[in-house]
Amino acid sequence: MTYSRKLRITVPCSSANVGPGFDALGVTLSLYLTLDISIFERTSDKKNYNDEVILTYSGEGKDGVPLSVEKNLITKSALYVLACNNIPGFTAPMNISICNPIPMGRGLGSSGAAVVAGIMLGNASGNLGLTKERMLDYCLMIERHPDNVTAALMGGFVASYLRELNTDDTGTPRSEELDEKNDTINNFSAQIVFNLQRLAVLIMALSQSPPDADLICQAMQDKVHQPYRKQLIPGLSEIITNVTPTTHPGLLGICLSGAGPTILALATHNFDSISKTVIDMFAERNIETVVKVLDVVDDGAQIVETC
Ligand SMILES: Nc1ncnc2c1ncn2[C@@H]1O[C@H](COP(=O)(O)OP(=O)(O)OP(=O)(O)O)[C@@H](O)[C@H]1O
Ligand SMILES: N[C@@H](CCO)C(=O)O
Repeated sequence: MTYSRKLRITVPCSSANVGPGFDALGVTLSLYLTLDISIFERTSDKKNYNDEVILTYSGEGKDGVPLSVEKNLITKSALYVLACNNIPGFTAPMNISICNPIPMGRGLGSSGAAVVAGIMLGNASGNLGLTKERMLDYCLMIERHPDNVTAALMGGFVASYLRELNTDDTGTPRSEELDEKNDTINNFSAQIVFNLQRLAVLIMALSQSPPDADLICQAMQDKVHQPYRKQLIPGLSEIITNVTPTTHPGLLGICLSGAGPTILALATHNFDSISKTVIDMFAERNIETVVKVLDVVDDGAQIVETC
């Protein structure tokens, strides 16, 4: 078979929430899912070439990730965007070599990166000509948390929200039920307000240069999801309370990365000292840690023709 096109798709990992921005804020980080795609000439006029799309996979999750095109999250996402555009499957035979260094289920957005890679694959192989903004719509219809996919596709620190899919309010409590649940709602409202205020400040503070570490650290506090997840990460509260820009110059703030158990420490310098303190605090609780020092990157996913 002869190649008609060769493509490379790279998609960065990401850290969602960044403290108070539950399901709203994400940051793009420099660890990349890579797809090397060789597209071959069509040999016949088949309805689709799904049975001639060969996946190979290396890296994180290699023993568990399905390699059939209908089951693998990357190719399933590609088939979804093709179907939405009236194309009933892959339009040519291809080899897709996937290299994934992003740990799975660890809060670094592996599934978001896979979805973004799949939508870009569908867009490129089906010649759909979608903009990144339109590709994001498709990603969001697959991964309903917008934070990871938006960061992975767009790059940088990104804020995002989901539009309502419809205005059907079935299931919304009636006003008398609201009264019965008043206490819960008031408590929850206080937590929401706490987060909203910090989120607004955080977005502003992250755009300042040089960064105000104390302001960022304060603004990264959360009451909406971390308190409910701290049992899963022994030592998290102590680390957030005790490892601060005052104790560790260069540190901007610490929070859970996504749903955890990874924790994100934003810092401008002093990486070794910050990570050593955190490693030691986890070691006191008999928890082994893996440290990754990653850059915040401005560019999101890219696709290039390689021949
Ligand atoms: N490169 C990939 N190829 C195929 N499937 C993948 C790939 N990366 C992730 N997945 C799928 O996504 C699942 C992990 O998604 P999950 O939401 O649990 O974790 P995460 O995305 O790594 O974490 P978080 O969303 O908290 O940052 C894997 O079990 C696998 O099914
Ligand atoms: N915002 C999401 C990210 C993980 O998908 C969460 O915290 O669960």
